[in-house]
Amino acid sequence: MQQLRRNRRLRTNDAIRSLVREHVITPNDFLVPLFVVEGKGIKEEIASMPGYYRYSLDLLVSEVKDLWSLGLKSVLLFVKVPDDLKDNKGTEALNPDGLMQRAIKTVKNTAPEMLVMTDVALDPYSSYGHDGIVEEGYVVNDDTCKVLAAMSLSHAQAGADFVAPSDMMDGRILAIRELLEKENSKNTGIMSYSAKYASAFYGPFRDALDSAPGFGDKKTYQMDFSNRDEAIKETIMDIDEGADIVMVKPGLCYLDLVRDVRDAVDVPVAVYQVSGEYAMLKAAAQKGWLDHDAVMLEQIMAFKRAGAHIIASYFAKDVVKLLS
Ligand SMILES: NCC(=O)CCC(=O)O
Ligand SMILES: [Mg+2]
Repeated sequence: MQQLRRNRRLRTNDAIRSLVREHVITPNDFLVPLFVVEGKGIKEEIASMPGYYRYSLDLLVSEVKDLWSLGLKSVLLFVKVPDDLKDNKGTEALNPDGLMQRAIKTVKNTAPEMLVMTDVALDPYSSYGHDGIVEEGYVVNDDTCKVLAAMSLSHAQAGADFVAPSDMMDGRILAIRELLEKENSKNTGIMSYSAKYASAFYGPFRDALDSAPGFGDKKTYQMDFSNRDEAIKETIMDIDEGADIVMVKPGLCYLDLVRDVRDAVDVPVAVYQVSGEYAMLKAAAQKGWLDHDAVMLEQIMAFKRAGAHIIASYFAKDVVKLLS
């Protein structure tokens, strides 16, 4: 039989490949995680995340300006809390003049149109390094949700556009949504880490914030990585409780879930390419074993192809610079 269809005709040169390309990466795809510390004049590299830094508020200003000038319009804030301010209940998280609350204002004062999302969980504030209140070695659910709701309100009042609860307590989205509605923060959105797995890929992040669990692990609240259907259940429950955006985390090893969730829901889907994923590529590239930029773009495209609307990534700036 004579061959009538030849797929390679659509790959002949760059122009035709560009014309038929199904997905493109733009600055609008990205949510940029930012790590903030107390102090002045601090821009310190995170040992296990080469090329990624913690900023004191004064230097956060220039980083935010830089992001804005690159067309990166959304940030996700994390704070590194001094040890002497940590306790079991995350009391410091509610301080209206705490580091997170000041960081929100700093970003808004620097780039008023920048979308500010904030991490909501107790681990950076917890003397146990857990995402909730610990009682008899167990992270208790309902009392933790109350603190998470109060913390979310505090972020909203400081000017956050979205809160991003990353703790995986049951019912926290409802607790947060109800309090925000009641306290006149109806337009503050919630991006829920709805399918967050207990993952060893978070290692470098815990170095960045000095937030590793002081005992045990997070398997009683984060999901078991053997499970797939459960991601849909978790995600739909969060949407029913009021989540505006849902998330799958980590990223690359969980692309099946990104596609499952994308097909199952009608809200935007985010994916988080986590610290361990970043560290792996940086390390391999430093060794000369992988082409950093090429692999980076291939990975980011994989998230888009899998169906993510939003990509939280430590590579955001690198990608946008490379494409511009
Ligand atoms: N809530 C944030 C994390 O748990 C970790 C993120 C990372 O490893 O990049
Ligand atoms: Mg849940």
